[in-house]
Amino acid sequence: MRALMAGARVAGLVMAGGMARRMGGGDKPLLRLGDMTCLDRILTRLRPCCAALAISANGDPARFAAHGLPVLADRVAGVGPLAGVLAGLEWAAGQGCDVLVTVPGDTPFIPAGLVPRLLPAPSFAISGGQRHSLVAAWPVGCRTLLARQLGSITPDTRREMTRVRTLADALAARGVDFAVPPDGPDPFMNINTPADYALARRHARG
Ligand SMILES: Nc1nc2c(ncn2[C@@H]2O[C@H](COP(=O)(O)OP(=O)(O)OP(=O)(O)O)[C@@H](O)[C@H]2O)c(=O)[nH]1
Repeated sequence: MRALMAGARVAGLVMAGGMARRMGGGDKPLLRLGDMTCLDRILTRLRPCCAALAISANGDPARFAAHGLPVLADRVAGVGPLAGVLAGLEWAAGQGCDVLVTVPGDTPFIPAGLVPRLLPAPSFAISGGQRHSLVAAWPVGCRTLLARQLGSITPDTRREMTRVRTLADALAARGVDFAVPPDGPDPFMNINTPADYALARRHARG
């Protein structure tokens, strides 16, 4: 697929459709870090670079009402985050966007320059030698390929077809390396457990 260059019309999607089992449930994006939620921190960094923003989440959308953004529910059940990416790509196409940038809602320290560095799409972020498959820029045109990937799942292929990496590899997505500041935190540190949350609160205090 042709790489989409800077100058593309970009939509941003914060991924909040998971179950947060390791945190004991609830909405990780609504966790507070100082005077802002994790979601607010992410939106503040995405907003200047995005023509449209939305949240990928299931259940009652009212819990995100204060943000005044579209809340996109999964329309394919049981396939994990790629269901959110597909809903996001379909929504972004309706917004006249060429690129969808996805960011997990539990990743509060994304860099301000994330979106331009991820262009041209398709691409994904790397830090400290680790790949962050959901910190990514997707050409909106790849929704047909993704729908086909999710529509062709069999019991034997489920594991492979539901991996975010499978889509990125099919698109020959480019890895973009981000530096980890010596005094931390990793820009893509995510909050999975109460211990991660405690650490993130310390980092947010500086
Ligand atoms: N739309 C959508 N997003 C999902 C789904 N599962 C996970 N995600 C999102 O994908 C990202 C990575 O999720 P995981 O770390 O696998 O799951 P989690 O819910 O964050 O946490 P655990 O349940 O503790 O694994 C997070 O931003 C989740 O909100 C899903 O089924 N649908």
